[in-house]
Amino acid sequence: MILSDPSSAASVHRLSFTRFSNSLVFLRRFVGPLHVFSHTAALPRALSLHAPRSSRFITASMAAEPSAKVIDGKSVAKQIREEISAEVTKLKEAIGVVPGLAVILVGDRKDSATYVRNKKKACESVGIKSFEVNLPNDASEQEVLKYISDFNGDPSVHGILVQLPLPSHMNEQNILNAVMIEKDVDGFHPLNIGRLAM
Ligand SMILES: Nc1nc2c(c(=O)[nH]1)N[C@@H](CN(C=O)c1ccc(C(=O)N[C@@H](CCC(=O)O)C(=O)O)cc1)CN2
Repeated sequence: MILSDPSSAASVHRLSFTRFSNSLVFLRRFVGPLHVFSHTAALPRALSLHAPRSSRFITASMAAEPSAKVIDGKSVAKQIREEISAEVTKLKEAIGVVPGLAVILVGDRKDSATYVRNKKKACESVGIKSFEVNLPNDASEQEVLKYISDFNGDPSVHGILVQLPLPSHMNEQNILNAVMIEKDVDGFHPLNIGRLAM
């Protein structure tokens, strides 16, 4: 995601959109404690004695860890929310830009509506502006593409998210390809998927 100061072409600030979108996903996904287990006790002896240097390193570092660690997801989510909130405030103060996320929802699936509502709430809680478009199930692909094109050209929109699944008469790939790669918060554009794989 690139955020630029409209009053100064020279000052361009970058906010990692991957971090931004991952953080929103994080906020959604951390609904309870997550248990992470390491398996130090189960490691074969050969691994630490005869394995290559990299494997021995893993064995040594795991040995120093407790055998189980409980991650408090709610507290991690709170911390991420606070960090994003602070970044948003800094951005506003430094260049007067408020990050904006546009969400397009097609159809009336209850689960999708809930996810979109939660995304909006997550944005509000950290000071990100959200724009929402709700289209009926029988909307055309062209209509969706038109909204994407408008959001692509709207400087107050820095991220675009098309809630999936789309109705079966739409070509999902065409629609995901239409989102500008710089505004593709989900990272579903083939170029962004490729970047992630590199
Ligand atoms: N544009 C997008 N559409 C969809 C996405 C997406 O990431 N971007 N993902 C899903 C729907 N979704 C969010 O929109 C979503 C689905 C599931 C979860 C999740 O946290 N699942 C947990 C279980 C949580 C629970 O049981 O309450 C899990 O997998 O462990 C988060 C987000 C499809 N559409």
